[in-house]
Amino acid sequence: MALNPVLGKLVSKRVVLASASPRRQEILTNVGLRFEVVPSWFKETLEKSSFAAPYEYAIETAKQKALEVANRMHVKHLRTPDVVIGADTIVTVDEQILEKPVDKQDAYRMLSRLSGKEHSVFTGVAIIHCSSKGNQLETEITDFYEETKVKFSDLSEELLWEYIHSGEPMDKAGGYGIQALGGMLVEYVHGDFLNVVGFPLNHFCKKLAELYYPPPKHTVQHIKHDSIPSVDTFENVSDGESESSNFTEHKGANKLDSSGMCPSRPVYNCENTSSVRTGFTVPLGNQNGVSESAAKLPSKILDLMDGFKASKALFVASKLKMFDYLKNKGPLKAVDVANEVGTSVCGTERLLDACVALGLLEKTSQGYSNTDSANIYLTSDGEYSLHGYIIHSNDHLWPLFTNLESAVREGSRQNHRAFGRKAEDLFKDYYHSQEVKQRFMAAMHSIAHLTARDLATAFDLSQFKSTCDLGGCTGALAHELIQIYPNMKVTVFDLPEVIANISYFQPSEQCTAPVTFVSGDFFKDNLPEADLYILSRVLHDWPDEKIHILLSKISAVCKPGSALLVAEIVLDEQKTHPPRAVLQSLSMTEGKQRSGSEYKQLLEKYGFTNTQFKITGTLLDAVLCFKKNLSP
Ligand SMILES: Cc1cn([C@@H]2O[C@H](COP(=O)(O)OP(=O)(O)OP(=O)(O)O)[C@@H](O)[C@H]2O)c(=O)[nH]c1=O
Repeated sequence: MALNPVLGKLVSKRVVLASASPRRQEILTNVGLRFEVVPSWFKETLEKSSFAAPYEYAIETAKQKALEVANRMHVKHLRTPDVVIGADTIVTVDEQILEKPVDKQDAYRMLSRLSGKEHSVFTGVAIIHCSSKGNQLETEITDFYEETKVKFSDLSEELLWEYIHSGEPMDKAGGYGIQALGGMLVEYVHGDFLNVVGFPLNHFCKKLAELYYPPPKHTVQHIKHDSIPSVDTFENVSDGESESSNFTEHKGANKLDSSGMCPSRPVYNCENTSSVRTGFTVPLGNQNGVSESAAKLPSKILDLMDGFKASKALFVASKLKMFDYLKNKGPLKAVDVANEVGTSVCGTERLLDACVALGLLEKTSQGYSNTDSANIYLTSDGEYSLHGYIIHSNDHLWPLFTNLESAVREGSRQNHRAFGRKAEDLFKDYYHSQEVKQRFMAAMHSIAHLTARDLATAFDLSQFKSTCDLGGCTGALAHELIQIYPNMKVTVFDLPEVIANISYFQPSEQCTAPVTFVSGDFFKDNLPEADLYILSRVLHDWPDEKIHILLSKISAVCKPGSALLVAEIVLDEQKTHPPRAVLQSLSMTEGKQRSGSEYKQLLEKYGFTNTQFKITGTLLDAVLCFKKNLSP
């Protein structure tokens, strides 16, 4: 596969994405790139009128974002990243540059401008190779941009406001997200779709191919541009390819001043540079002196072979709360961490180094410190802490998966082997042990909090005045719904043991109407009245008989026109993707993962029609269906 050699060049490098955009992170993660995320602090305030063309503005902003991060990391950690990637997406219409709306009125202004017209989306990208000479940061900058044309249908006022109230426009250039609800506004797209979403992946890979596989000069044939058929793939990375017409590049060593800004703006060359097409083969050995055969290693298989070691290193560092100590007291030397945690110095040092290798920590002469991602996701009080789920994975899933071979041989859950007790007995622990209960709740809360926004905005739910989240646990999704739909009344219905323990998980600032918590058993008790019921991560856990009881009850209380929102990972029709869901099945619970058509069929059986899917590609997908009107 030709992609591997291109991205494989980055495997051994410390790559940093200087962007807070979750879309960019996802696009790059999806192709297997390993990187750290360090959002840029560069304020997008360059004077637009000083740029001859909008793409120059996007490129310059992308570059300043990346340079700011490169400089900050260099100064702060005395450990310089190898490659920093920055990007900036803008929308242009009627010679105006639109960035992210500042408020709903601004979003309205932007979207009404785009209504019924074609506009351009430009993403400027900067790839900065960094090195440290003495104490100075040296950079080599490659930048380019991509343009995609998008046409919107005529948007009615009502549609426009409905869309704005969905909350989707606010963090997106031009006030829309083509990958989600905003896709409904679009009549056509000419060009790279991912460029609109925030990152021109195809052009990026071509650029890497150019950088890492430059054609040897003696084999390059210079051919006049208009005689070359356009090359749309980077299949043969050894091919020097035609420059795309919108490529501008500025390469050269730049020294940064203390503000992290480049002393002078580059000269942009907007003309097509000479295009080359060659027939040479990949030379052995490259600039880094690494043999080309390394690129041919089955890196995916090697990663899988080592995957369990990486998981366990993460689990143990989390269990020992190393990320918490480092957040509060870092940078710390291994000996200090060992003293804090009560572990051996040599073992601690090895674990900390492993975490650095995995990109979870940073190591400088002052000691170890958390990456930004570790602060957000791995500390127990991080904004989107996954600590609870990691501990659950270590304490509960790991022992189960250790017995996978027996599970496959016997086709059954392995609780007796893993924990010395049957699943039913373990479930009883849940009622009796405060620790087990809280660990499980923390795990559920981690995932619910992380996915809440995507779920709450997967569909426009503003038509529903009252919502009941069945098995909604700590109320993480409920709180997000109230934020996005301030007029919605939200009730969480869960077992009394759960409701008794929710206080720890409530947000500190309650700026909107409170969520109502009602205790009960959704298999036995009456369900609260609502226009919208939610079942998030419930159905995959239960056997068909239990699902029958639950869906029959929901169907009975749902009035025609009311709806049910199911949040699960939806399998493809072959039931082999996404891997996360397929792997989850291996824990052999009595429930199962389902494909889209299986969910549709199941829901129809209980009177729910008009089923709509939102495949988010993230942790949870959303399925919305409506209770059928009674026949006249
Ligand atoms: C048109 C469009 C844009 N976006 C998002 O708009 C943000 C642009 O803003 P930015 O300033 O380039 O990036 P940012 O989000 O502020 O992040 P950062 O790189 O840290 O400045 C990026 O998120 C993009 O995905 C979508 O998700 N979908 C779309 O259809």
